[in-house]
Amino acid sequence: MEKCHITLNNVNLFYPSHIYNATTLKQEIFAVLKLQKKKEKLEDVQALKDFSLQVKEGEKLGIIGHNGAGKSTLLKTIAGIYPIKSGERNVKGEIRSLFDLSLGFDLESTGRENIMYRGLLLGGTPKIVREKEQEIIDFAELGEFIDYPIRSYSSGMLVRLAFAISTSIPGEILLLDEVIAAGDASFYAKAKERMSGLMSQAKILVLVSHDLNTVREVCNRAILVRQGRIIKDGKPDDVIEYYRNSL
Ligand SMILES: Nc1ncnc2c1ncn2[C@@H]1O[C@H](COP(=O)(O)OP(=O)(O)OP(=O)(O)O)[C@@H](O)[C@H]1O
Repeated sequence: MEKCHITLNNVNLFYPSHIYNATTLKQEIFAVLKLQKKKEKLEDVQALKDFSLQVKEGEKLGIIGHNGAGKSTLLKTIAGIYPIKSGERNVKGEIRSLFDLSLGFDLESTGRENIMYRGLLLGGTPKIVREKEQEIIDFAELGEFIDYPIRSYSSGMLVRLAFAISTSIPGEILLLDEVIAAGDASFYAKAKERMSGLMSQAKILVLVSHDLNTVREVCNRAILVRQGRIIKDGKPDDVIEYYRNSL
């Protein structure tokens, strides 16, 4: 059987500027009346430039770099969320993304219904999701609120539910963005423990983090990204030292 891998070859990814270039009626009128300068046209943002990366089974890859370097974009590209303009993306293995945790939640539906929707989206069958349901409710500590529409949840309750669902179905490739700020201190400790379990089970881990110590502890490979390109690839200690020296 083919092993899990992530392959990106010469990937170019742009954020289109037309969203920001649109002018409102108010801006048009103000420009005509010369009360405001006409808006300058913004260029598309190229977030990944001829980006090539291979990640093999057994690798735990840390992605480090400055704000705006392209780290989150890279993670979302691996997840297949963003369409690439050119190049090749080839991923073998079941992906579990632990970012945008509440993506796909329906606010009018109850917690219990959302467990089913999200569970199916994560690749579970109705039977598997039903089997996991109680464990998810217990982990999220939602009690009777599980049968209330999630519109009535506090932000912490929502994060706990999202985290409990997203981590209930294991995946072969685990994509993580930063530390997950999940609920209060006691929940955070529980969440951290669950994360460690998931990370050790995953066949491939890709972790974006500003916490260099976490990268050093968890990863066996690191890349430093700057302006949409890899500028250093190697052992976490070496890449972190290079990054620190370049600050
Ligand atoms: N939705 C978007 N629309 C337009 N440009 C974007 C969008 N998201 C990111 N960008 C741009 O793409 C580039 C890479 O952003 P990205 O979020 O991948 O960086 P990052 O390394 O994850 O940053 P941070 O450490 O601050 O989270 C930046 O120039 C950013 O301004």
